Amino acid sequence: MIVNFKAYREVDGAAAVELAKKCQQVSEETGACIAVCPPVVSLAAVAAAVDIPVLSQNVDPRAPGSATGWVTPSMVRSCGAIGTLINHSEHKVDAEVVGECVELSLGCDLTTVVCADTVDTAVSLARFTPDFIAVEPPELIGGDISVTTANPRIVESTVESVKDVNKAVRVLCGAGVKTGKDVAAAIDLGADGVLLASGVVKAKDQYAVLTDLVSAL
Ligand SMILES: O=C(CO)COP(=O)(O)O
Repeated sequence: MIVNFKAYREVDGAAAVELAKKCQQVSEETGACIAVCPPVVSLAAVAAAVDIPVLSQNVDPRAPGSATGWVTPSMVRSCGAIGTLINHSEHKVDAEVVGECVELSLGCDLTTVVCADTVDTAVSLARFTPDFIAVEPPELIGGDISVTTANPRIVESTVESVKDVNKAVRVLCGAGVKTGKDVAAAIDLGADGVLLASGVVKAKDQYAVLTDLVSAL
C-alpha cells in the first residue's frame, strides 16, 4: 500500500514526518507493507525518520548538473528515497518522458511506479518495464467511491492487459480507496496493492484509518 501525501496542507512541514511515523507504526504492528510518498521538499526528513519505503511523488528527466529546479532521480535516491511515482494524473508527462524517467530512475536504483488513467495508457506504458503500473481513473480521485466499486472492470482489465504485455510489471489501483473492504476488493480483482491519498491524509484519526485499510490483507 502506497500512501501518497500529495500537497495537502495536512502534511505541510513536520506533519509529513508525523504521518510517515504513523504509517511505520501500523506497518510494524500488522506486517503490512506500507510505503509513503511525501512532498519532495520533505523527502529527506521523512526518509531519515522512518525505515519503511519512501517514494518521491515525481522525478524529472534530468541527470545531475545544470538543471535548476528539476528533481533528478539521483537527488531523490541520495535523499534516502527508494522509489518514485511517475506520471501521476496530477503531474502528467508525455509517454516519451515517462520512458526517460523510468530509465534514469532504474539507473539510480529507484523503484518506479508509473501511473495511468486508462487501460490503454497502462498497456502502452508497460513497455517501459516500470516495477509497477498504478491505474487510477481521474474522475474518481479524491472521491468517496472506490475504483473497486465504481469501476472494478478497469482494475481487472489493467491487470490482465498489462500481464499480457509485460509479466514483469506489477499492478496497483487507486482512486477513492478508503477502507479495508476496498483494499480487499482490489486484491480480489488481481491488483498487487493500492495507491491512495485523501482517505488517510485527510482523516481525523489517521492511525485508525491506516489500521482498517490493512486489516483485510
Ligand atoms: O491519486 C491518488 C493516489 O495517488 C488517489 O487519491 P485518493 O485516494 O484521494 O482518491
